[in-house]
Amino acid sequence: MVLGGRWGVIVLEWSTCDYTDTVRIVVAIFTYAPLTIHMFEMRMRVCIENGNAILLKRGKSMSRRSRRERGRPGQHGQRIIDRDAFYIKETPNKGRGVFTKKEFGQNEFLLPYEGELLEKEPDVDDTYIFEFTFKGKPFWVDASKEDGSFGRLLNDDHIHPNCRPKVMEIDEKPVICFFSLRPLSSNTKLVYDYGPGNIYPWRGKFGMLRNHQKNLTAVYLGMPQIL
Ligand SMILES: C[S@@+](CC[C@H](N)C(=O)[O-])C[C@H]1O[C@@H](n2cnc3c(N)ncnc32)[C@H](O)[C@@H]1O
Repeated sequence: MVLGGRWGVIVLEWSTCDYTDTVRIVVAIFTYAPLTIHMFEMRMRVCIENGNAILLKRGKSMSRRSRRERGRPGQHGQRIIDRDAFYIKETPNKGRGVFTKKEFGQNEFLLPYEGELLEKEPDVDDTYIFEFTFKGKPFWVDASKEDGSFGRLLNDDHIHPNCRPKVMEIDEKPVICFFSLRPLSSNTKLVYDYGPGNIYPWRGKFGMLRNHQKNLTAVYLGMPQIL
């Protein structure tokens, strides 16, 4: 908490979003005499290095593996993409979405964002482009091709995401992998925070306030109701 003469700031929430190297902070700024409270969500780009390494093995359905093998990563830290664990369905106003077919625990590996890894920004429609930094360098995954993979079809929810992408290192290359943020029951729609910026037309009724400082954005969340 920070207190000034007639005002104060309380940090309500703090979380990191490491695929975009951002920190999300929700603060309440209040003044007294008269009492007003305003809430802001801020996102700040910071430098976070992702050192974790896992291996992904493609193609083998987990349903063909023993129950004992399912609960833990395989040999040498392999994580198996269970293509039988998800399905695609049309969702109201959001196009296709990806749903779970089984339960997942918290922090469990779900699936990767598959596509072509690029070191230059592709000159294509950015609907299926995933931009991120890895070891301080910018990268893009172009998933424009309708290849039947799931990662490209996850929709955005920056307020209540239930999974998050992490940049992992596989054979010295970055791979985006989605992990559950909480336990998920079957038939749950997978959604994640696409990241900061006022480039998502479907987001929020409150205006975006863009700070002049590079890489810092603030979203005005409005006045909380005082009962
Ligand atoms: C990576 S695609 C996700 C899959 C997409 N729904 C589809 O059917 O191909 C991103 C696009 O999905 C839509 N989308 C994603 N999240 C949304 C949301 N919360 N509300 C509305 N549309 C959304 C937007 O059209 C966006 O450009």
